[in-house]
Amino acid sequence: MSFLAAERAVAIDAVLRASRVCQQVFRQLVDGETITKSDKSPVTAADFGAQAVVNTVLHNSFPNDAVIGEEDSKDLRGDTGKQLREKVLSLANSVLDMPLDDKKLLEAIDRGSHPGGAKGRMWALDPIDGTDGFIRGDQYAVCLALIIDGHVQLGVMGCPNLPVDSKVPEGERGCLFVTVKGQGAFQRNFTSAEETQIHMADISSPSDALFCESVTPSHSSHGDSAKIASLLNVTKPPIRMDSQCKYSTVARGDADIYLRLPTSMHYEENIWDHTSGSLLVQESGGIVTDIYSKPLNFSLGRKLKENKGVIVAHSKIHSQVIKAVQKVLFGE
Ligand SMILES: Nc1ncnc2c1ncn2[C@@H]1O[C@H](COP(=O)(O)OS(=O)(=O)O)[C@@H](OP(=O)(O)O)[C@H]1O
Ligand SMILES: [Mg+2]
Ligand SMILES: [Mg+2]
Ligand SMILES: [Mg+2]
Repeated sequence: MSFLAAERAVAIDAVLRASRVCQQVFRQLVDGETITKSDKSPVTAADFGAQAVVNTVLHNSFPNDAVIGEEDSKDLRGDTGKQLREKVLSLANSVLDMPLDDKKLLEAIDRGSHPGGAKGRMWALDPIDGTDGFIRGDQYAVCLALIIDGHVQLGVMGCPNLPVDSKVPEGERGCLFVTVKGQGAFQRNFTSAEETQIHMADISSPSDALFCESVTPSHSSHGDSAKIASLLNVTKPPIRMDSQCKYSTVARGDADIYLRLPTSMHYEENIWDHTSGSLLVQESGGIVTDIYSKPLNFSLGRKLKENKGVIVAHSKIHSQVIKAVQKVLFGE
Protein backbone atom coordinates (compact mmCIF):
# COMPACT_ATOMS: atom_id res chain seq x y z
CA MET A 1 0.00 0.00 0.00
CA SER A 2 1.33 3.51 -0.82
CA PHE A 3 2.30 6.04 1.86
CA LEU A 4 -0.80 7.40 3.70
CA ALA A 5 -3.22 5.38 1.52
CA ALA A 6 -5.57 4.72 4.46
CA GLU A 7 -5.52 8.35 5.59
CA ARG A 8 -6.14 9.49 1.99
CA ALA A 9 -9.24 7.30 1.67
CA VAL A 10 -10.66 8.37 5.04
CA ALA A 11 -10.02 12.07 4.32
CA ILE A 12 -11.80 11.80 0.96
CA ASP A 13 -14.80 10.15 2.63
CA ALA A 14 -14.88 12.81 5.37
CA VAL A 15 -14.68 15.74 2.94
CA LEU A 16 -17.34 14.31 0.61
CA ARG A 17 -19.77 13.83 3.51
CA ALA A 18 -19.05 17.33 4.87
CA SER A 19 -19.55 18.82 1.40
CA ARG A 20 -23.00 17.22 1.32
CA VAL A 21 -23.83 19.01 4.59
CA CYS A 22 -22.81 22.33 3.05
CA GLN A 23 -24.85 21.73 -0.10
CA GLN A 24 -27.94 20.89 1.99
CA VAL A 25 -27.58 24.02 4.13
CA PHE A 26 -27.15 26.26 1.12
CA ARG A 27 -30.42 25.01 -0.33
CA GLN A 28 -32.18 25.88 2.97
CA LEU A 29 -30.23 29.00 4.02
CA VAL A 30 -32.50 31.87 4.97
CA ASP A 31 -31.65 35.40 6.04
CA GLY A 32 -30.67 35.80 9.67
CA GLU A 33 -29.14 32.33 9.97
CA THR A 34 -25.59 33.56 9.91
CA ILE A 35 -23.78 34.25 13.18
CA THR A 36 -21.07 36.90 13.33
CA LYS A 37 -18.04 35.72 15.29
CA SER A 38 -15.94 37.91 17.62
CA ASP A 39 -13.51 38.64 14.73
CA LYS A 40 -16.54 39.90 12.71
CA SER A 41 -16.40 36.92 10.31
CA PRO A 42 -19.54 34.88 9.54
CA VAL A 43 -20.32 31.26 10.55
CA THR A 44 -23.35 29.09 9.68
CA ALA A 45 -24.88 25.74 10.67
CA ALA A 46 -22.91 24.27 7.76
CA ASP A 47 -19.53 25.29 9.23
CA PHE A 48 -20.41 23.53 12.53
CA GLY A 49 -22.03 20.54 10.80
CA ALA A 50 -19.08 20.02 8.47
CA GLN A 51 -16.59 20.21 11.36
CA ALA A 52 -18.65 17.67 13.37
CA VAL A 53 -18.83 15.28 10.42
CA VAL A 54 -15.14 15.43 9.50
CA ASN A 55 -14.05 15.05 13.14
CA THR A 56 -16.38 12.07 13.62
CA VAL A 57 -15.16 10.28 10.49
CA LEU A 58 -11.51 10.93 11.43
CA HIS A 59 -12.05 9.78 15.02
CA ASN A 60 -13.61 6.49 13.88
CA SER A 61 -10.43 5.57 11.97
CA PHE A 62 -7.66 7.47 13.76
CA PRO A 63 -8.79 7.99 17.38
CA ASN A 64 -5.36 9.16 18.53
CA ASP A 65 -4.87 11.89 15.94
CA ALA A 66 -5.21 15.55 16.98
CA VAL A 67 -7.29 18.06 14.99
CA ILE A 68 -6.76 21.79 14.54
CA GLY A 69 -10.19 22.95 13.39
CA GLU A 70 -11.50 26.48 12.90
CA GLU A 71 -14.79 26.22 14.80
CA ASP A 72 -15.75 25.47 18.43
CA SER A 73 -19.09 24.58 20.02
CA LYS A 74 -19.61 27.75 22.11
CA ASP A 75 -22.56 29.05 20.03
CA LEU A 76 -24.28 25.66 20.18
CA ARG A 77 -24.35 25.25 23.97
CA GLY A 78 -27.08 25.92 26.56
CA ASP A 79 -30.56 27.30 25.94
CA THR A 80 -29.38 30.04 23.62
CA GLY A 81 -27.66 27.51 21.36
CA LYS A 82 -30.49 24.93 21.40
CA GLN A 83 -32.11 25.79 18.07
CA LEU A 84 -28.82 25.89 16.17
CA ARG A 85 -27.59 22.74 17.98
CA GLU A 86 -30.68 20.80 16.89
CA LYS A 87 -30.23 21.94 13.33
CA VAL A 88 -26.52 21.05 13.26
CA LEU A 89 -27.25 17.65 14.85
CA SER A 90 -29.83 16.76 12.25
CA LEU A 91 -27.52 17.91 9.43
CA ALA A 92 -24.56 15.90 10.73
CA ASN A 93 -26.69 12.79 11.25
CA SER A 94 -28.07 13.03 7.73
CA VAL A 95 -24.63 12.10 6.34
CA LEU A 96 -23.19 9.89 9.11
CA ASP A 97 -23.64 6.10 9.38
CA MET A 98 -23.95 6.12 13.21
CA PRO A 99 -26.06 8.97 14.60
CA LEU A 100 -24.57 11.38 17.16
CA ASP A 101 -26.46 12.72 20.18
CA ASP A 102 -26.13 16.28 21.55
CA LYS A 103 -23.16 15.43 23.76
CA LYS A 104 -21.25 13.58 21.04
CA LEU A 105 -21.92 16.39 18.56
CA LEU A 106 -20.39 19.02 20.83
CA GLU A 107 -17.47 16.72 21.68
CA ALA A 108 -16.83 16.07 17.99
CA ILE A 109 -16.73 19.79 17.16
CA ASP A 110 -14.45 20.53 20.11
CA ARG A 111 -11.97 17.83 19.14
CA GLY A 112 -10.75 20.55 16.76
CA SER A 113 -9.22 22.60 19.59
CA HIS A 114 -5.65 21.25 19.38
CA PRO A 115 -3.01 23.98 19.72
CA GLY A 116 -0.78 22.56 16.96
CA GLY A 117 3.00 22.38 17.10
CA ALA A 118 6.12 20.76 15.70
CA LYS A 119 5.74 17.14 16.79
CA GLY A 120 3.27 14.39 15.96
CA ARG A 121 0.31 13.80 13.69
CA MET A 122 -2.39 16.46 13.47
CA TRP A 123 -5.15 17.23 11.00
CA ALA A 124 -5.89 20.83 10.00
CA LEU A 125 -9.54 21.45 9.17
CA ASP A 126 -11.36 24.42 7.66
CA PRO A 127 -14.93 23.05 7.52
CA ILE A 128 -15.91 25.86 5.17
CA ASP A 129 -13.18 28.07 3.81
CA GLY A 130 -14.67 31.15 2.19
CA THR A 131 -17.83 31.27 4.33
CA ASP A 132 -18.60 34.63 2.69
CA GLY A 133 -18.52 32.94 -0.71
CA PHE A 134 -20.66 30.07 0.58
CA ILE A 135 -23.37 32.48 1.78
CA ARG A 136 -23.32 34.32 -1.56
CA GLY A 137 -23.58 31.08 -3.55
CA ASP A 138 -20.06 31.56 -4.91
CA GLN A 139 -16.92 29.51 -4.30
CA TYR A 140 -16.06 27.84 -0.98
CA ALA A 141 -14.07 24.77 0.01
CA VAL A 142 -14.03 22.05 2.67
CA CYS A 143 -10.32 21.77 3.46
CA LEU A 144 -8.63 18.94 5.34
CA ALA A 145 -4.92 18.22 5.61
CA LEU A 146 -2.64 15.96 7.61
CA ILE A 147 0.46 17.52 9.14
CA ILE A 148 3.18 15.19 10.44
CA ASP A 149 6.01 16.69 12.51
CA GLY A 150 5.21 20.18 11.22
CA HIS A 151 5.00 19.31 7.49
CA VAL A 152 1.84 18.96 5.40
CA GLN A 153 1.81 15.41 3.98
CA LEU A 154 -1.76 15.01 2.70
CA GLY A 155 -4.38 17.47 1.51
CA VAL A 156 -7.99 16.99 0.44
CA MET A 157 -10.19 19.86 -0.72
CA GLY A 158 -13.86 19.68 -1.66
CA CYS A 159 -15.09 22.54 -3.87
CA PRO A 160 -18.85 21.97 -4.34
CA ASN A 161 -19.45 24.99 -6.59
CA LEU A 162 -16.34 24.75 -8.76
CA PRO A 163 -17.01 23.68 -12.37
CA VAL A 164 -15.46 20.28 -13.12
CA ASP A 165 -14.17 21.74 -16.38
CA SER A 166 -13.40 25.47 -16.23
CA LYS A 167 -13.98 25.70 -20.00
CA VAL A 168 -17.59 24.66 -19.39
CA PRO A 169 -18.60 27.00 -16.53
CA GLU A 170 -22.29 26.07 -16.83
CA GLY A 171 -21.49 22.33 -16.78
CA GLU A 172 -21.19 19.91 -13.86
CA ARG A 173 -19.99 21.40 -10.57
CA GLY A 174 -18.28 19.81 -7.58
CA CYS A 175 -14.55 19.01 -7.61
CA LEU A 176 -12.44 17.13 -5.14
CA PHE A 177 -8.68 17.75 -5.09
CA VAL A 178 -6.40 15.20 -3.45
CA THR A 179 -2.67 15.22 -2.90
CA VAL A 180 -0.06 13.30 -0.92
CA LYS A 181 3.47 14.70 -0.70
CA GLY A 182 5.62 13.16 -3.45
CA GLN A 183 2.66 11.49 -5.19
CA GLY A 184 1.32 14.37 -7.35
CA ALA A 185 -1.97 16.29 -7.31
CA PHE A 186 -5.27 14.86 -8.54
CA GLN A 187 -8.79 16.02 -9.32
CA ARG A 188 -11.98 13.99 -9.37
CA ASN A 189 -15.63 14.96 -9.33
CA PHE A 190 -18.16 14.29 -6.55
CA THR A 191 -19.94 11.48 -8.37
CA SER A 192 -17.08 9.28 -9.60
CA ALA A 193 -13.89 8.03 -7.92
CA GLU A 194 -11.89 8.33 -11.13
CA GLU A 195 -8.94 10.67 -10.59
CA THR A 196 -7.02 12.78 -13.13
CA GLN A 197 -3.58 14.19 -12.40
CA ILE A 198 -3.41 17.98 -12.58
CA HIS A 199 -0.51 20.32 -13.36
CA MET A 200 0.03 24.05 -13.31
CA ALA A 201 0.17 25.77 -16.70
CA ASP A 202 3.70 25.83 -18.09
CA ILE A 203 4.53 29.51 -18.12
CA SER A 204 7.92 31.09 -18.70
CA SER A 205 7.14 34.81 -18.43
CA PRO A 206 5.06 36.50 -15.69
CA SER A 207 3.65 38.91 -18.31
CA ASP A 208 1.53 36.03 -19.67
CA ALA A 209 0.15 35.23 -16.24
CA LEU A 210 -3.40 35.29 -14.98
CA PHE A 211 -3.64 36.41 -11.33
CA CYS A 212 -6.13 35.34 -8.75
CA GLU A 213 -6.89 36.97 -5.42
CA SER A 214 -9.47 37.25 -2.62
CA VAL A 215 -12.86 38.81 -3.20
CA THR A 216 -12.73 40.79 0.06
CA PRO A 217 -10.17 43.64 -0.08
CA SER A 218 -9.59 43.37 3.70
CA HIS A 219 -8.25 39.81 3.19
CA SER A 220 -5.72 40.78 0.51
CA SER A 221 -4.77 44.21 -0.81
CA HIS A 222 -6.22 44.69 -4.30
CA GLY A 223 -4.31 47.97 -4.73
CA ASP A 224 -0.89 46.37 -4.12
CA SER A 225 -1.70 43.45 -6.38
CA ALA A 226 -2.63 45.83 -9.24
CA LYS A 227 0.76 47.56 -8.82
CA ILE A 228 2.57 44.18 -8.86
CA ALA A 229 0.66 43.12 -11.97
CA SER A 230 1.60 46.34 -13.71
CA LEU A 231 5.29 45.93 -12.77
CA LEU A 232 5.20 42.43 -14.28
CA ASN A 233 3.49 43.76 -17.45
CA VAL A 234 0.43 41.61 -16.77
CA THR A 235 -2.49 42.81 -18.86
CA LYS A 236 -5.24 40.30 -18.00
CA PRO A 237 -7.61 41.38 -15.19
CA PRO A 238 -7.39 39.28 -11.99
CA ILE A 239 -9.84 36.50 -11.15
CA ARG A 240 -11.42 37.24 -7.76
CA MET A 241 -12.54 34.10 -6.00
CA ASP A 242 -13.31 33.13 -2.40
CA SER A 243 -11.54 30.36 -0.50
CA GLN A 244 -8.74 27.88 -1.22
CA CYS A 245 -10.41 27.31 -4.59
CA LYS A 246 -7.76 29.89 -5.59
CA TYR A 247 -5.05 27.30 -4.88
CA SER A 248 -6.89 24.60 -6.84
CA THR A 249 -7.52 27.02 -9.72
CA VAL A 250 -3.78 27.67 -9.95
CA ALA A 251 -2.92 23.98 -9.43
CA ARG A 252 -5.01 22.87 -12.41
CA GLY A 253 -3.67 25.60 -14.71
CA ASP A 254 -6.69 27.94 -14.82
CA ALA A 255 -4.64 30.77 -13.29
CA ASP A 256 -0.91 31.20 -12.74
CA ILE A 257 -0.33 33.41 -9.71
CA TYR A 258 -2.17 33.70 -6.39
CA LEU A 259 -1.28 36.71 -4.30
CA ARG A 260 -2.43 37.17 -0.72
CA LEU A 261 -1.01 40.52 0.25
CA PRO A 262 -1.27 41.64 3.89
CA THR A 263 -3.63 44.50 4.59
CA SER A 264 -2.16 44.76 8.10
CA MET A 265 1.23 43.60 9.36
CA HIS A 266 -0.53 42.44 12.57
CA TYR A 267 -2.74 39.80 10.92
CA GLU A 268 -1.52 36.22 11.37
CA GLU A 269 -2.88 33.70 8.84
CA ASN A 270 -4.66 30.59 10.17
CA ILE A 271 -2.89 27.38 9.19
CA TRP A 272 -6.19 25.80 8.00
CA ASP A 273 -6.56 28.55 5.37
CA HIS A 274 -3.41 27.26 3.60
CA THR A 275 -2.58 23.64 4.51
CA SER A 276 -4.33 21.64 1.79
CA GLY A 277 -4.03 24.35 -0.86
CA SER A 278 -0.30 24.86 -0.46
CA LEU A 279 0.51 21.14 -0.86
CA LEU A 280 -1.81 20.93 -3.87
CA VAL A 281 0.12 23.69 -5.64
CA GLN A 282 3.53 22.29 -4.69
CA GLU A 283 2.56 18.88 -6.05
CA SER A 284 1.43 20.41 -9.34
CA GLY A 285 4.60 22.38 -10.13
CA GLY A 286 4.32 25.55 -8.05
CA ILE A 287 6.14 27.28 -5.22
CA VAL A 288 4.34 28.68 -2.17
CA THR A 289 6.07 31.20 0.10
CA ASP A 290 5.25 34.32 2.05
CA ILE A 291 6.06 37.87 0.87
CA TYR A 292 9.66 37.47 2.16
CA SER A 293 10.07 34.28 0.08
CA LYS A 294 10.07 32.15 3.26
CA PRO A 295 8.31 28.77 3.12
CA LEU A 296 5.07 28.60 5.13
CA ASN A 297 5.88 27.18 8.57
CA PHE A 298 3.03 24.97 9.80
CA SER A 299 4.83 23.86 12.97
CA LEU A 300 4.22 26.91 15.17
CA GLY A 301 0.65 26.34 16.36
CA ARG A 302 -2.72 27.34 14.92
CA LYS A 303 -1.31 30.38 13.12
CA LEU A 304 1.43 31.01 10.56
CA LYS A 305 3.26 33.09 13.18
CA GLU A 306 6.45 33.57 11.20
CA ASN A 307 4.93 34.32 7.79
CA LYS A 308 3.26 37.36 6.25
CA GLY A 309 1.00 37.01 3.22
CA VAL A 310 1.21 34.20 0.66
CA ILE A 311 2.78 34.25 -2.82
CA VAL A 312 1.98 31.35 -5.15
CA ALA A 313 3.44 30.94 -8.64
CA HIS A 314 4.92 28.40 -11.04
CA SER A 315 8.47 27.49 -10.01
CA LYS A 316 9.82 29.09 -13.23
CA ILE A 317 8.48 32.57 -12.40
CA HIS A 318 8.18 32.60 -8.59
CA SER A 319 11.45 34.50 -8.00
CA GLN A 320 10.43 37.22 -10.52
CA VAL A 321 7.05 37.56 -8.79
CA ILE A 322 8.75 37.88 -5.39
CA LYS A 323 11.01 40.66 -6.71
CA ALA A 324 7.97 42.62 -7.91
CA VAL A 325 6.14 42.00 -4.60
CA GLN A 326 9.09 43.32 -2.61
CA LYS A 327 9.53 46.34 -4.86
CA VAL A 328 5.88 47.33 -4.41
CA LEU A 329 5.63 46.55 -0.68
CA PHE A 330 9.08 47.69 0.49
CA GLY A 331 10.47 49.75 -2.39
CA GLU A 332 13.47 47.36 -2.64
N1 LIG B 1 -7.65 40.37 7.64
C1 LIG B 1 -7.55 39.19 7.06
N2 LIG B 1 -6.52 38.92 6.21
C2 LIG B 1 -6.40 37.73 5.61
N3 LIG B 1 -7.30 36.70 5.80
C3 LIG B 1 -8.33 36.92 6.63
C4 LIG B 1 -8.53 38.13 7.30
N4 LIG B 1 -9.65 38.03 8.07
C5 LIG B 1 -10.13 36.78 7.89
N5 LIG B 1 -9.34 36.10 7.03
C6 LIG B 1 -9.43 34.73 6.56
O1 LIG B 1 -9.77 34.76 5.19
C7 LIG B 1 -10.39 33.54 4.90
C8 LIG B 1 -11.12 33.64 3.59
O2 LIG B 1 -10.15 34.01 2.66
P1 LIG B 1 -10.50 34.22 1.18
O3 LIG B 1 -9.27 34.27 0.37
O4 LIG B 1 -11.53 33.21 0.82
O5 LIG B 1 -11.16 35.63 1.19
S1 LIG B 1 -12.34 36.07 0.28
O6 LIG B 1 -13.55 35.39 0.78
O7 LIG B 1 -12.03 35.73 -1.11
O8 LIG B 1 -12.45 37.47 0.44
C9 LIG B 1 -11.30 33.33 6.07
O9 LIG B 1 -11.53 31.94 6.15
P2 LIG B 1 -13.03 31.40 6.53
O10 LIG B 1 -13.37 32.06 7.85
O11 LIG B 1 -12.78 29.94 6.67
O12 LIG B 1 -13.95 31.79 5.41
C10 LIG B 1 -10.47 33.87 7.25
O13 LIG B 1 -9.80 32.86 7.97
MG1 LIG C 1 -14.36 31.52 9.34
MG1 LIG D 1 -10.80 29.73 6.05
MG1 LIG E 1 -13.84 28.51 7.66
